[in-house]
Amino acid sequence: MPIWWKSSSKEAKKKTTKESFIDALQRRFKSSESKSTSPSGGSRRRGHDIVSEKGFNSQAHSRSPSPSKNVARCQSFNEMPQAQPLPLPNLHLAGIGQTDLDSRANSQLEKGYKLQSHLPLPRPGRNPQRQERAGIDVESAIASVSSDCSTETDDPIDSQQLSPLASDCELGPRTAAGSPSSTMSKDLSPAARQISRESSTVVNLSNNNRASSPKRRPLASHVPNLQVPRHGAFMSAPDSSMSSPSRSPLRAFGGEQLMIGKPYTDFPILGSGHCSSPGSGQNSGHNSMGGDTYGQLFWQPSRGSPEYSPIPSPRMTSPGPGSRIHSGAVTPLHPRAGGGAQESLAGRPDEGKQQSHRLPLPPVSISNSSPFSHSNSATTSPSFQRSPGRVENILSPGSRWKKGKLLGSGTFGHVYVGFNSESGEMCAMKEVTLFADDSKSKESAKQLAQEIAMLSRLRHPNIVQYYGSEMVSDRLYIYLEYVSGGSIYKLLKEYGELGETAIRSYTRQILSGLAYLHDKNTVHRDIKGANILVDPNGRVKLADFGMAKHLTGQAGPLSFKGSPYWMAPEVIKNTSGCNLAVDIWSLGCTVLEMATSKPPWSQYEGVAAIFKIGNGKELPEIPKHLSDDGKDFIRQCLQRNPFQRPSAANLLQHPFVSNAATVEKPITSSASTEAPSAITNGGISLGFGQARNIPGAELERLAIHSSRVSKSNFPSSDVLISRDNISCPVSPIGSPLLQPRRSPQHLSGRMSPSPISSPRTTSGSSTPLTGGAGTVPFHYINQSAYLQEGFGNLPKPTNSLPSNGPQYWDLDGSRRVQTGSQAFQELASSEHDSLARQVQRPDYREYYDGQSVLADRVSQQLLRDHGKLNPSVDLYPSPLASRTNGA
Ligand SMILES: Nc1ncnc2c1ncn2[C@@H]1O[C@H](COP(=O)(O)OP(=O)(O)OP(=O)(O)O)[C@@H](O)[C@H]1O
Repeated sequence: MPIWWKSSSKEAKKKTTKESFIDALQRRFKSSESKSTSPSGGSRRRGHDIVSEKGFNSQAHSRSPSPSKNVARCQSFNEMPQAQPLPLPNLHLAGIGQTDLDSRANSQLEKGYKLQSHLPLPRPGRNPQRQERAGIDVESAIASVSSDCSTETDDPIDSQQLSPLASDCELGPRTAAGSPSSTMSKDLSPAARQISRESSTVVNLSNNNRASSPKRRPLASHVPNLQVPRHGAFMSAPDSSMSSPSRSPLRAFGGEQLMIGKPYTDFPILGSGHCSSPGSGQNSGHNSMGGDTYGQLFWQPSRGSPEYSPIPSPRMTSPGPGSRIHSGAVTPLHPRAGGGAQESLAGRPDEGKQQSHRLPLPPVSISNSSPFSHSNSATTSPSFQRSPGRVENILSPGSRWKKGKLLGSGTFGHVYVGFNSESGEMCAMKEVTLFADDSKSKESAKQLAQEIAMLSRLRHPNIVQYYGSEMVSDRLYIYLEYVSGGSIYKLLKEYGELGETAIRSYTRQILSGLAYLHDKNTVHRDIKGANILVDPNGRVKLADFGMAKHLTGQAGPLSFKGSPYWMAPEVIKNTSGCNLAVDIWSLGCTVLEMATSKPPWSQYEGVAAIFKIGNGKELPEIPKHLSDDGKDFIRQCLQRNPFQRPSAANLLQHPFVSNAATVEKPITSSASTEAPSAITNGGISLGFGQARNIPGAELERLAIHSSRVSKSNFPSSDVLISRDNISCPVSPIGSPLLQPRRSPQHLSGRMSPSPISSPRTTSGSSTPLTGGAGTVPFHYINQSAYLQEGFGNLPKPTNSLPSNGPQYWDLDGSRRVQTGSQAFQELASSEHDSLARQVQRPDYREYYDGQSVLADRVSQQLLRDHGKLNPSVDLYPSPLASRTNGA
């Protein structure tokens, strides 16, 4: 248990007992218990005791918390790795040695996933790989236990027994969340009650899922041509009620509520319960699987993610890294999905160690035949292993990208380093296994598609760049910019709190990314250290857009999603507000996280923290060592009234960041002037970069572009070749490289070149960036427009850039009004100018170019490979490509 965790627990114990709300809870709990006839009454009492008297430390004493009961996962930054689950009851684990574990797991992988309950537990002191595997097993086991216990009563929370596993690290939150859930739900917002209600649904889903697991078949086998909708589904991702990309891998193993692995709880809480359509302005949905909420609220030992990524759930995911509340009825990570789990079983030595980035291995010796060829086992067998203890070097989907070291695991799958042995370039490969006969998987695919669509429209130096994606057999591969430094969370965990210089720099960059995102009316909804990556040069990148949402229409009730400790009060209270402002709140929490190595309110358990954030009045303690600017910045962000929070663009003018030293090193890559390899190395016409504006209807048709790969070459594999997915995102076209240097506005997103608008872009069907001009009022874009045309075809609003002075969100969230203190106004010269300064940073521009080049190469390669496999692929010829080829 981390030191800070212990100390905070003690403090929490003292504090919580003094809290009036706790007293109220006690009274309610007692009342509830006396009235309850449920056998779980005892459980409630325990939960109550823990919440009111023991704080975090109480976790260890809690008994049998059911995943579904837990509202928060508690994981400490420092000790997550050591956290070991306690033996599960009724799982027949005794006597099972590691060998048994591995052999059994391997057997499961070979024969198909049937892991349900009799799983071996991880042993203390195991190597990282084993720990990872153990985590998975434990999750599975917990899930099973949860499923078994969760169907008997109307109150899923109370009816379930907590698993001893809960004590492995952080039972506290769970207990708190679980026991008193019914009572708490009365005190909390409708969202909380929703969670409670949904928990039963989740349980059922879990059971169903388990029951169907053995019968699952790869999605591709059921869906001849897996189509990832470009519009609609893409855009609204997280809001579908059933799906949640946020799903935690745990769910894949049958349990919907368990999350293991992230330090902080993510609540993929879903919100309001209703499924909100994309763009509806109400985020409820996304997955809302209320059950997740509780289930994800406890800390979990990371599953493999070197940084303990918030694997949490679906989006209860991130927490510390892992604490996110997601929704999700979807089980992105199917039991059979193998990825990291498989590798772990194989005993890969360096998995789980994000620190040791091993160098890319030499290309696997494979035939020159198509990578999809049967003969190429490496290609078709994701779990192919070159040799024991060696990182497998598998050709990734239809391309020359080989799957290397495991970077971590998330809700949907596993992330690996991808290496192109021909070009020597690297990327991050997210591998997600989807299965067809599972409605959840379908939803998962849909939400992933939404996330992809979201990412594909974003281009900013402070946002992880999306390169492309493809479907191979039942696996979806998503290629992303590789950010080798890991997340801020990981850095904090390994090196402790950051100095103010670093905090200022990181904050400025995060704000820059947020300003860009918000300018597109898109809210991230899960800003926290675990979702912010840092490269070796000190550049910060926003990642994990699984919960991101494009806002349309007026602001509505906020979905109960996010990571509890970073969650804005209005989200917890499920009140209407300015949706974009939730990111500002989370940013303030993240600044505190960077300054203290733990998030605000971390001394409270999940439910208590939520209660504190939602109903409390006071601000979290701000470190005295921070400068006055830093303290003021945090206060600006943590204003309970979302309409009083400055916008991201405005905060860029705050002295805390405007005066920040630029610590990130500029990139002077020669790549910035190097033409994308795809342009010069011939090959088929890739279809990117087509410079034509595609009508909405046509875009719609092209959006879902899938082609079947010859069965003879690639059995059971349907390659998803969505124009968007494959190339677009980072089409060279949109790259500054291929175009005259753009004005800062381009980079800021206001006038950014749209891949589509660009002469070479075809991707998109949509012009993600072109629509970003100015600040798009929330009501400016209607959902249909968004879904059908993407960002790019949105009418450009008139210049709505703020002038001087801080901007605050107005009550209907449709526009910003200028108000604020004189001091701040003096500091804020002009948002426009500020942003201009941001983007004019030469390093950014260089970086941007470099990324474009790499992105382009990845995209080109993907298309090229797919084109070879299936000439019939309907790819638009690229004028540039033909010209190049001709030359
Ligand atoms: N582009 C990337 N470069 C380097 N590491 C990455 C990249 N994307 C993800 N990772 C790492 O891979 C791990 C898993 O990431 P992923 O996005 O799949 O899940 P997550 O964000 O941890 O959880 P979730 O998606 O459930 O919120 C994390 O440790 C993360 O830091």
